[in-house]
Amino acid sequence: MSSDDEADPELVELLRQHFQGKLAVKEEADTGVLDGCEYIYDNCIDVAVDMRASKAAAETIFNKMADQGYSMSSWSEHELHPKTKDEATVDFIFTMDLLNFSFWSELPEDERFAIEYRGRRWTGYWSLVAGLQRALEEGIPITDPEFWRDERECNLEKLKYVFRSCTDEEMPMLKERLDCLQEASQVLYERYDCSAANLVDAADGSAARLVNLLAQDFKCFRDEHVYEGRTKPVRFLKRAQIFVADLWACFENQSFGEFHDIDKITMFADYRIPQILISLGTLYCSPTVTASIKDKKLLESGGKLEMQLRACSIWAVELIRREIKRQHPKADINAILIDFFLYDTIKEMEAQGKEPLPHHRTRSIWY
Ligand SMILES: Nc1nc2c(c(CN[C@H]3C=C[C@H](O)[C@@H]3O)cn2[C@@H]2O[C@H](COP(=O)(O)O)[C@@H](O)[C@H]2O)c(=O)[nH]1
Repeated sequence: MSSDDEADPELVELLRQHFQGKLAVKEEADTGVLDGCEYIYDNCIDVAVDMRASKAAAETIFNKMADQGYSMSSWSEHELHPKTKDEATVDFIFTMDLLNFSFWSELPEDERFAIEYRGRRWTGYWSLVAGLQRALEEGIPITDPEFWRDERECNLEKLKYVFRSCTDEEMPMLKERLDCLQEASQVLYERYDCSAANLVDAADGSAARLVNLLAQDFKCFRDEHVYEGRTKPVRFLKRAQIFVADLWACFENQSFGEFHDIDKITMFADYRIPQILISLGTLYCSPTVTASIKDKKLLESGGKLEMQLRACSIWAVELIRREIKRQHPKADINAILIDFFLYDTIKEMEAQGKEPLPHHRTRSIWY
C-alpha cells in the first residue's frame, strides 16, 4: 500500500472501539416473570382481571400517589428502615429480604406474634425490621454472613432471642429462616467473598441480572413453580425482586441502588397486594378461591389456585402500570412504586381496622 493509501490510524482506532463496543454490549437480561404470569393469566379460570376496574384503579392510584407525592424516597421515610447509604445498609436489606416472608397469624391482634421496640408493638413485616434493628442495637451482628456461618453463634436459640415476641406466639417459620441464613452464608462465602455488596456489584447495574443471580445461586430465593402442563416453571421471584427494589428505593437509584433496567422489576407476589386488588375489583376470583379467602382456609404453596392468584396479581399491576403510562406518559412510575403504594395503603386500612376482606393464607418461605 502506498503511503497515500495508509489508513488513518485515528480512524482505525475509532472504528475498532465502535465495533468492539457493539460486540461488548451485553444481551439485555430478563427475568421471565411477566411471560410466565401472562401464560397463567391467559390459561386460568379461577382468577381473572377486570379491565374496566383496572382502568379505574389506575386513575385512582395515580391520583393518590400524586397527591401524596409518593416516590422512591418514601421508602426511607419509614421509621424503621435503615437511613445510612452504605454497605451496612446493603447487608441489612439483604438480611431483611432473606427473611421477608410469612408473618401472618391465626391469633387475634392482641395475641399474635409481635416485637416490642422503641416503645411500640410491631407486627407483620415491621416485626422483622424491628427485630433486626433491636438485635444490632444489642450488639448481635445479625446482618453479618460470617455470624450466620458460625452455628455456635447463630442457631435456633439465638434466632428465637433476636425475634423474641412480647406475646406467647413465636415468630412463624423460625427454623426455615435459620436455614435461609445458613444457605445464604455458604453461597456468599463460596462465591462473593462473604459480601452481599459483591453480589450486587456482580450484576453490573442490571436489576434483571441481579434477580437472575439470586435465583441461580440461592435456592431460598428461587421462587418458581411448575404450573400444570407448562414445561418451564413459572417464576415469581418475589423476595429476589423486592431485594432489588428495596436497594433501588433506599439508595434512590444511586450507588448500590443504581440499576439501568429497574423497570423490568414486577409487583411482588405476596399476600397483601392480591387482597387490595380484589377489594378494588381489579381481580375477581371463582367461588372456590373466594370461599378459601373468606374462610381463611390454607391455600397450598405452589398449588394451582395460589399460583393463579399470584400470577394474575402480577399481571394486573402490569396492566395498571401500562394504563397509567398511557394516560400520563411523563409519569415517573413503575411497578415497584405502584406495589409499595398499594402495600402501604392496605396496611393503613388494616391499622384502622378497615381491611375490606381477609388476605389469602399460604404458609411458605416465598412471601
Ligand atoms: N408486595 C409487597 N409485599 C410486601 C411489601 C412489604 C414491605 N415493603 C416496604 C418497602 C416499601 C414499602 O413502602 C413498604 O414499607 C412486605 N411485603 C410482604 O407482605 C407480607 C407482609 O405483610 P404483613 O404481615 O401484613 O406485614 C409478606 O409477604 C412480606 O414479604 C411491599 O412493599 N410489597
